[in-house]
Amino acid sequence: MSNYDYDAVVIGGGSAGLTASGIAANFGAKTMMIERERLGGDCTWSGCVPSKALLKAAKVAHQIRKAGNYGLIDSEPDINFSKLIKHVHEIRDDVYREADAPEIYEEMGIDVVEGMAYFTDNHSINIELQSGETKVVTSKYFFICTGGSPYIPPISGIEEANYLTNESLFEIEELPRDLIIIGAGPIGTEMAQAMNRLGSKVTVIDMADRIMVNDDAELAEMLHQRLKEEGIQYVLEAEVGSVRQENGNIEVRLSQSGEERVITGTSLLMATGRAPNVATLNLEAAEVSYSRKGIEVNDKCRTNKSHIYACGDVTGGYQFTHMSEHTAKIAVTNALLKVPMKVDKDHITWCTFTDPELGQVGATEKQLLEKGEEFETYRFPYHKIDRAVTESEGEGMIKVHAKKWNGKILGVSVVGTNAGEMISEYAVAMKNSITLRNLADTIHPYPTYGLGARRAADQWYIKNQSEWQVKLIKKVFGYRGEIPDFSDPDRIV
Ligand SMILES: Cc1cc2nc3c(=O)[nH]c(=O)nc-3n(C[C@H](O)[C@H](O)[C@H](O)COP(=O)(O)OP(=O)(O)OC[C@H]3O[C@@H](n4cnc5c(N)ncnc54)[C@H](O)[C@@H]3O)c2cc1C
Ligand SMILES: NC(=O)c1ccc[n+]([C@@H]2O[C@H](COP(=O)([O-])OP(=O)(O)OC[C@H]3O[C@@H](n4cnc5c(N)ncnc54)[C@H](O)[C@@H]3O)[C@@H](O)[C@H]2O)c1
Repeated sequence: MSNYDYDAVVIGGGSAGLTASGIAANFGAKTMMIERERLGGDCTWSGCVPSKALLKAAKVAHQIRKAGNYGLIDSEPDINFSKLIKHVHEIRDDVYREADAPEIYEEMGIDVVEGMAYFTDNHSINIELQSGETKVVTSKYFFICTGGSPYIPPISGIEEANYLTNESLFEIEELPRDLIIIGAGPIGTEMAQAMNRLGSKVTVIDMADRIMVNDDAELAEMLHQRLKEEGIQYVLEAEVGSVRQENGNIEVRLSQSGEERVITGTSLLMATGRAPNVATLNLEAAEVSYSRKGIEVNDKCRTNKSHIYACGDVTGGYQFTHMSEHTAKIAVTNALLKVPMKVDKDHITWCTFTDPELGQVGATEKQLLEKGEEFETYRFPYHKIDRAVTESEGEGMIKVHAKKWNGKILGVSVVGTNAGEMISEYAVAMKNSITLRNLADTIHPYPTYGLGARRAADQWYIKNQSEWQVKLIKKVFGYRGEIPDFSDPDRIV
């Protein structure tokens, strides 16, 4: 029997903390979860949920404007922004009630505490309760799930400017007229499209030479072109020098290809990455190692202290809700069951929920080339997927990287409608060693976007077919047809 108050104490009640607590309690561990604000964390309150609700409204507005694409009449949507924000808040509340509310976790036997936790030694924490009191708690294991906050680069004048981040964007009542976004990563790109479609004039600035730098360059460029066509202005390879706010206007001074430029707007959204929430934890008292990027963990999510684990955004790395859940499962299973599970680095997935969506599973083409891996790329365009054609969503591309000889899938990138769902099929396939041959032989319902995955897999068969094989078949069976033209390596059948 342990002398500690708890078997497992989870600090932070976002995606990682909720998962870690639920699994720990399910394993029979006496568990406490501590949250300083509201259970649900970034995902529910200032991340995935509000951003996806806003993107959906923006997509509907766009479709109304472009109704002619579907045989209807184009018209201008009537947008009441403060009503829309209220709707976004209602959706957040729904998600909170259904998945995050304390009662759900208390029913599982978890002690849920509202307060700010920090270490006093490596088995003890203090919790500053809302009442002002301090509670002392000891535990055999700790799971640090404190997430991250917006990272604001040290740009001259930024601290005096009234800029927005993901923490304030979903609380504004009025649509920004001219929105400047610094950062063309997932947050900057999703929010640029949402706000532009809702009526803001949007300019996106990034120091990189392209948008969505972690995604496939060709597919990210397809998305970039689409966003430009929709009216979003991009200023790339820009070195931001200073920000100044005056009389309700924001000025961003930057240099681009040696030329000084000033971009003006009415609001500024900073989407320049994330910083780990470590400052309040007093990690020194627990002697837990961390860096600027986050708490250092091994592939079992263990810190340098064998009984202290960290999961989710606080560890840096892949900052997605599903990765927070995955790493929480790895941490708790290792700690409480001693089952040596590792983070599944070969099958990381993500999707940016722009229209079209941009998704990834496993290795990108660039990563495979850097590794010197031998592979073939099998492509299939959306305009050959009948479902996409019937829905006027024919812009898109599937790129599957696989071994030529056995069809083993190494990575998949998709840009197009429902890319996130397509990626999920590939994730199951890759995780379970399902090859392109298996996918091509699997009956997919017609007409679905998923059928595009089968047709992309068909390309593996086709690319493995050669002239001599057809000649042999013709000879053996006495067939009289023509030999297909194999001269074009990119032919799609
Ligand atoms: C705009 C936006 C859109 C996003 N969209 C997506 C998406 O579509 N899909 C996707 O997969 N991911 C998305 N993400 C990323 C996703 O939201 C995060 O990866 C995920 O929420 C991280 O979960 P977490 O539990 O690690 O951290 P968090 O959700 O940040 O939770 C950490 C919790 O710990 C609490 N805490 C911190 N310090 C203490 C302390 N000392 N004591 C007690 N409590 C403490 C915090 O209050 C917080 O509630 C998005 C992020 C943003 C910003
Ligand atoms: N759909 C999704 O899954 C989704 C959506 C939104 C956010 N997220 C998560 O949230 C995390 C944070 O997103 P993000 O977009 O803020 O971060 P990011 O790190 O992915 O992108 C930040 C961008 O800002 C640019 N930048 C940084 N400093 C700059 C400067 N001083 N001047 C000009 N440009 C600068 C970078 O070049 C980069 O392109 C992501 O890593 C992602 O994991 C996920």
